[in-house]
Amino acid sequence: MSLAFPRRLLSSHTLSAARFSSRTFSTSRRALADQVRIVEVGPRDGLQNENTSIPAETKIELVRRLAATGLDAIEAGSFVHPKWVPQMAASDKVLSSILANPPRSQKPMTYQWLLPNSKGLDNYFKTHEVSIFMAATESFSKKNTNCTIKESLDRFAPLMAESRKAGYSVRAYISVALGCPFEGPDVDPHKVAELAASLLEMGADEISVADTTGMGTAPRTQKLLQTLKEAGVRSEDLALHFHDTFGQALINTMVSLEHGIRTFDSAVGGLGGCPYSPGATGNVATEDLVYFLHSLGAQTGVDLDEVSRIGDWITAEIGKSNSASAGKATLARLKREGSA
Ligand SMILES: CC(C)(COP(=O)([O-])OP(=O)([O-])OC[C@H]1O[C@@H](n2cnc3c(N)ncnc32)[C@H](O)[C@@H]1OP(=O)([O-])[O-])[C@@H](O)C(=O)NCCC(=O)NCCSC(=O)C[C@@](C)(O)CC(=O)[O-]
Repeated sequence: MSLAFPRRLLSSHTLSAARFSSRTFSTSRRALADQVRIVEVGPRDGLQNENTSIPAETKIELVRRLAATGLDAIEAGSFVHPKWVPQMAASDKVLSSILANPPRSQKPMTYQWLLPNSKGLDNYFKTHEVSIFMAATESFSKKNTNCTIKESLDRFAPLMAESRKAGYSVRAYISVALGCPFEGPDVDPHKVAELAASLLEMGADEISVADTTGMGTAPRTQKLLQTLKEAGVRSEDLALHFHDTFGQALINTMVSLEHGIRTFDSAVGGLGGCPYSPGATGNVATEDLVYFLHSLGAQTGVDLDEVSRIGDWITAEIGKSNSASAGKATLARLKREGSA
């Protein structure tokens, strides 16, 4: 596919949204009639960093509402040590509720669960997807999972084998791929590519390349994706996971679309942050991502009005401000129309 995203801008460190021309936009719109898949990570990545305890019922209700919006993949919780991430301690309740009473959805749903090792694997049943996670830097790996990168790969080998034997798909995150809170923005793209290739070789079905800190810029996203391609990692094996800490998530999404990426992670209301990435703010908001993708002519199947209502509801419920610009604008429209 060829989006007319000017390459000379991508190689420039002065790239700014203001330099998109209307010609670029209209050509993009013509070119991008594809289906783009959104993985909603709000119930896990979005909530894991909240200090106040969120009742399991609220998490369950969030998953149920999201499932009815046209999404087909929701990361619903994680099975990690509660001492490390207390907010995810009720993930077993969320899982039980989904299994006992599957949420109403427009499409067959995949629920994803984050696992750091084989310990939580017993919690699974088919139709669910296992997400493993590792880091592109040693410092983040130590802080997040108390092991080196090599130890992390060693841990995942049996987990991956077991998951595959049991018939679960495996998604693998590579965190801090575009900047590390401890080592800075210059994370080696070759390291990310090497890890992606190893994880795919081990049997991962999809690699979610995560800009945990939101430090990613368009030129560095471009370089990373080019490096992954040169290492033989196909765009269809990748998802991109942007945090919007520096407001670059959508421009980095554009760069990724140009590279043929068709799966993106986001969190309703722009919820999020990582407990081991000080200062990192939310994931790119699902509402903003959906609005952006639809504006390019892409199809997501996601109902923008519905996710905007959910973003408003969940942020109020947990006492946070709603950081989804498109969500707030959509709600204002819905209020004017009397259907908010
Ligand atoms: C990996 C460990 C467990 C190692 O933690 P450890 O302390 O090195 O583990 P251990 O193997 O020495 O075991 C210590 C205790 O933990 C227990 N244990 C062992 N495994 C589990 C488990 N799965 N669930 C529950 N408990 C577990 C184990 O049974 C034992 O219990 P004890 O005998 O002391 O009672 C710990 O570091 C941990 O839980 N880390 C999770 C950190 C986390 O969840 N971080 C946030 C994820 S977000 C992220 O990474 C980024 C991402 C994915 O969102 C994308 C992005 O970058 O944006």
